[in-house]
Amino acid sequence: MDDERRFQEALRSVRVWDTELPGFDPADVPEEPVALFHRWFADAVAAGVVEPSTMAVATADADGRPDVRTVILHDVDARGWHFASHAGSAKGRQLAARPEAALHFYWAGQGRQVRVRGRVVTGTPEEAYADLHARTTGALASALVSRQSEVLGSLDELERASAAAWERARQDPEAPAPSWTLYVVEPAEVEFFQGDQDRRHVRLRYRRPPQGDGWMRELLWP
Ligand SMILES: Cc1cc2nc3c(=O)[nH]c(=O)nc-3n(C[C@H](O)[C@H](O)[C@H](O)COP(=O)(O)O)c2cc1C
Repeated sequence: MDDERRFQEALRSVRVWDTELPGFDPADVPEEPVALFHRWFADAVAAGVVEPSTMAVATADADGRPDVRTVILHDVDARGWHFASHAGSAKGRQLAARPEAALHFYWAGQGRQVRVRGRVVTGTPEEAYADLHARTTGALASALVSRQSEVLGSLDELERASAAAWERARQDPEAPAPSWTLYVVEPAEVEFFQGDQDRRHVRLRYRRPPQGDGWMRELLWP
């Protein structure tokens, strides 16, 4: 069997939604999406979903070409969904030019997907500092290696820079990482998708109304 056939067989052997999944009653939801996200996140943690705080962040470059990568969710509050990264990275430069993003979570064991779209605002340097220094030594060491998305000459170069950053993070836990930036996605739309074995997936979208405050809720065809 050639490699491509083996790949196709492996692909077809994989099943999606072929397990018992939680129910979702869209009539029994809070009026705004943050509370529902908190509820679903607690469910994901309780169900043992692996790394439920990882999410995809999609941005667009100056030519409108999409880009996407995984980052760690740092908070979700009334302002929105928080994550952190280097201002000089590809995403940082894209967000500086075009401060809009889409976020994506998929919690496989539960057949749940959450999508968020909105404007991105940058936290203050003090907020970024506090956020970083509430995290692990590894997070600080990683933030201190500040050349994210630049071309790397060799793995030796990374080894040296990383060792120096770990050393500094251990010696000086208060060390600043000036390019490390907190981003907050202010939600304009948030969609909750509950997968279903019979493919009667339930999709509930919260949307800011064109005028006024609050949220509209609407079901979407799967
Ligand atoms: C599980 C996981 C978590 C990650 N978390 C972050 C993060 O919180 N912040 C970050 O800047 N990059 C994080 N990364 C690395 C990004 O995916 C990406 O490689 C990096 O940010 C450069 O992206 P860019 O070139 O689009 O700016 C993470 C990667 C993975 C796989």
